[in-house]
Amino acid sequence: MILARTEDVTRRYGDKLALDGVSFEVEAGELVGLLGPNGAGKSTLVNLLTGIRRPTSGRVELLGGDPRRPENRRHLGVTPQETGLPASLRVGEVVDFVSAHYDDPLPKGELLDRFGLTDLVRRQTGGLSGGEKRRVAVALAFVGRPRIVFLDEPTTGLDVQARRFLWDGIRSFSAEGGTVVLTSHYLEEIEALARRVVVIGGGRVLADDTVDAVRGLVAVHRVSLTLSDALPELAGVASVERDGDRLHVLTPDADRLVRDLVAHEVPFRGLEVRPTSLEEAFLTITEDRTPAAA
Ligand SMILES: Nc1ncnc2c1ncn2[C@@H]1O[C@H](COP(=O)(O)OP(=O)(O)OP(=O)(O)O)[C@@H](O)[C@H]1O
Repeated sequence: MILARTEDVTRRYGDKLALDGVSFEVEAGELVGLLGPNGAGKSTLVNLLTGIRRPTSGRVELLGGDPRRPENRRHLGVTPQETGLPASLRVGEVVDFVSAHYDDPLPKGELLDRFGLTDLVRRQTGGLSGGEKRRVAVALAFVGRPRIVFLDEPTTGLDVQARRFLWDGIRSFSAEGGTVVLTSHYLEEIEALARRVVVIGGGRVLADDTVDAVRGLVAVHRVSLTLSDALPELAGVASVERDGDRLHVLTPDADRLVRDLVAHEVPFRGLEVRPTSLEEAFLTITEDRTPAAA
């Protein structure tokens, strides 16, 4: 069952084309990571799907209808990129206030426990650290037992322990069948949480697959070697970076490159080959979509 979708959606801000023909679907029970550099269009996509903004063209559907209509938003939870909490209210009071908007809210104790916030219940939100505020803001998205939750960069600014608390809360929601769409700059976060990654760049969907497949899509290896001479022209070199005598070569076929280095009697030392990280895969997809010459 599809809980959210866009069909050939475009969104302009004046001359700026923030989304360019995006078609995207989220099935019930999925945990989807939206990955992309600054300005890629991730927040715009989330804002369209949660009814905060309208598309310039194309169709957006949330829980079977227009996300701007209240009845379609009843089972939606959202934490936007920037949130404000009323400074003089205590954490427990904010949870009570938000809970009052729902027919069957999660019990306060359960919510606080799930997101590691029990110790903060009597603290005024104005006195919380930035990370603590963020955790409260994310937890509030879950108060109304939503069917689908959108979290825009949920763990920005959080330390490792706070991030783990949030991850645990998101995972337990997902394990119970909840649907989550999150954007993140933390590649480890997408890897830790999501099965599916949608890579967005320049307002378009560049890849939509599993984390492994996205990595395999570019399959870039970094071959590092020490060489004072220039590197001869070799096939399958995507890029070369020189740092003094040390060369770092990105290639889709490391085995072939190493064989070619030996066949050309290149006098290298200190050879190192390592697989690409998701970050490198992501940069390769977003910055240069043309495959390296074979
Ligand atoms: N209200 C707005 N007015 C004008 N331009 C906007 C507005 N909102 C977004 N944009 C532009 O649209 C593009 C996409 O922005 P968006 O915030 O969706 O990207 P993003 O992927 O979420 O980036 P980030 O990771 O930095 O949050 C950017 O070029 C941005 O400057």
